[in-house]
Amino acid sequence: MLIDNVGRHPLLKEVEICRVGVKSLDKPRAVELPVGIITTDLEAIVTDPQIDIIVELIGGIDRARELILKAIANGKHVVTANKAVISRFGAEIFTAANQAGVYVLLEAAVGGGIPVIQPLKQSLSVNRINTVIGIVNGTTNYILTRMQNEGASFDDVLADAQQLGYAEADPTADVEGWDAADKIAILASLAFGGRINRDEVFSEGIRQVSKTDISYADKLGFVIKLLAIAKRCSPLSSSSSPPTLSVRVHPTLVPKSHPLASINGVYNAILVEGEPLGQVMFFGPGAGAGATASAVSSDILNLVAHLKSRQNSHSNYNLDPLLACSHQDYCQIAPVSELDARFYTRFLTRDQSGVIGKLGTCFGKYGVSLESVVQTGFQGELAEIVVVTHDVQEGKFKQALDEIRTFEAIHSIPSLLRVI
Ligand SMILES: NC(=O)C1=CN([C@@H]2O[C@H](COP(=O)(O)OP(=O)(O)OC[C@H]3O[C@@H](n4cnc5c(N)ncnc54)[C@H](OP(=O)(O)O)[C@@H]3O)[C@@H](O)[C@H]2O)C=CC1
Ligand SMILES: N[C@@H](CC=O)C(=O)O
Ligand code: NA
Repeated sequence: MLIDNVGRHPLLKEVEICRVGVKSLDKPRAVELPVGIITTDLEAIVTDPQIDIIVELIGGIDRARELILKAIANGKHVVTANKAVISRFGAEIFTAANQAGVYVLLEAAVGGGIPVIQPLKQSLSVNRINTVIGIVNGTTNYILTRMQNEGASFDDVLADAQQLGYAEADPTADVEGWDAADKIAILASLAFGGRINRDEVFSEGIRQVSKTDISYADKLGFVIKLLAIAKRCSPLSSSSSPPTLSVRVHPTLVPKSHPLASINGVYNAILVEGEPLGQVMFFGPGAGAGATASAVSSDILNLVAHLKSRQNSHSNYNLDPLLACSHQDYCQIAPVSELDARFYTRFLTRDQSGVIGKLGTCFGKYGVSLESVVQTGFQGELAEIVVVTHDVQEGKFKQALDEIRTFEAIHSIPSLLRVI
């Protein structure tokens, strides 16, 4: 995009690519770069006095963090797509950037090509945000969509997602929900105006989602999506301290009529609800080379515009608060066991009389109210019972399940999913 810049914003022509740091000099590349600019010496790039902007796209955590901090210490603005580093070391990185008077921009880190970071910082920040719910991992959405539409197997589809360049170098981060947890931590921080301790973000991946559950969900009027959710839990207060939030990632049964139910394949969507705006949804390609390039280039463009406007100013300047990050305090994160949720649970039971009655009695004992109970299938000798609850405190629901597991009639509980 930077080289083939015709028809794009004219300021892109002002960008000169000084150096490109890679791991392997001999690797064939789809992009033809000016001769002599490729290097494996990343240290020399982040300390080069001629360079204004460093774009970090190497992924991983330790080396990327080290290079970003070194670039900042050398007075360079940074563009990164690295949600793993920002969600864990954002506090350190933004503090260093603010002290050095440079920006760290990260549009590609969440939602790939979807502009969502800048809108949250700027256009939406006059609203009181109550909820951010998104499908923010392209790989898992691609896998779940193909499992749903084609009955494809998990492993085959994951291999395709890797080949298409959607997955992380180690796809465990995608599949286990860690990548989505990094992203919702970043979105929550922007939406609710406080720092988020990444370790407190609950995440559950999609490995436990089976074709059987996808098919039951379908019959009950749902699709299964990996949702990343950040919600305000505490009432609004006039104090300037950030609110208490629920921030979590898990596979979720989504009613087919919900706006996120129809987001398929590598597409991502982020639904933001605020006052007085109401709901707004961002939708677009969440991963892949082109989408990521668009977001990275837009950050570069913002920095070029900033550098141009400062070109003739020799005085010190203050950072633009709508482009920089100024959060100081941490949001409180409520533990999932204290939150209310609806659950879908599949039981495999021995074919004895009165099992459904026993389940109902036990759930009743723990105050779990049931929305539906269906027994449709058999797996060999075992009967399959699917239960969907009304809202219940997660801790109480888990206590009921612990007791149910001890019943002689219960063979196993293969699935436990949340319902939005
Ligand atoms: N792929 C996607 O759709 C998206 C990715 N991201 C993020 O972008 C980042 C990069 O992802 P992606 O492009 O998929 O990853 P790739 O593995 O495809 O590319 C990584 C690049 O960094 C270079 N590199 C890696 N480690 C080093 C090192 N130690 N020294 C020098 N060069 C190094 C590699 O060099 P070489 O070419 O020689 O191997 C390669 O060019 C990650 O943080 C990812 O989370 C964000 C949004 C979407
Ligand atoms: N692996 C990520 C890439 C973009 O962030 C994904 O699948 O969404
Ligand atoms: Na984005």
